Amino acid sequence: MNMIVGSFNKAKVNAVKRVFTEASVESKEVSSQVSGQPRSEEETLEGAINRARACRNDTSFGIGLEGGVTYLNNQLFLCNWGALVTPSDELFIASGAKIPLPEIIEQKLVKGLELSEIMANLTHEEDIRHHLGAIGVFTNGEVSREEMFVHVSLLLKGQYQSSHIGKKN
Ligand SMILES: O=P(O)(O)OP(=O)(O)OP(=O)(O)OC[C@H]1O[C@@H](n2cnc3c(O)ncnc32)[C@H](O)[C@@H]1O
Ligand SMILES: [Mg+2]
Repeated sequence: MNMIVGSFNKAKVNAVKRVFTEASVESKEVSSQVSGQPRSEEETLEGAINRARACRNDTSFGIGLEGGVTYLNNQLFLCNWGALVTPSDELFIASGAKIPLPEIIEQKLVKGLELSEIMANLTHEEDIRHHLGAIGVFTNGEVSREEMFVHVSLLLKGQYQSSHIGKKN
């Protein structure tokens, strides 16, 4: 089984490697074809699907993981989506954990900054998006960005593995 992840982000690639242990996992720089900072669930999901589709080929599964922000009841949340596309072009999707973001983050996002820049400034750690991420910072390290993407990857793998259920043979 070959897996191609549409990112060189360490949190994403490590998560895929931890879940698809029997697969060869490689990275590819692809365009998400959405904005650098997706601002809705729909846009975040679209980015994940676009990345997965851009990676998939006749012999490899494509996987796309995308982070974004979205409003729910006037509160800004961190949101995440993942997509898996099989060599025969079947699509599986799953969303990740969502937590509310502090108002100070919202104010900076509204000004046009990307969450990665805001988190790097806040923590003085340039590559925070590659490990703890915003979700790790705002959960006291209980759930890192990698851990959250592990969960998304498990949801994708599990759906693929049980996809025969309910289908005619
Ligand atoms: O190289 P890629 O795969 O694009 O990795 P990325 O870190 O840019 O991740 P995304 O494009 O999926 O995320 C969209 C933006 O939101 C930022 N972001 C999303 N979730 C984050 C998190 O948990 N911590 C820090 N930044 C995050 C991210 O750095 C981008 O600026
Ligand atoms: Mg990005």
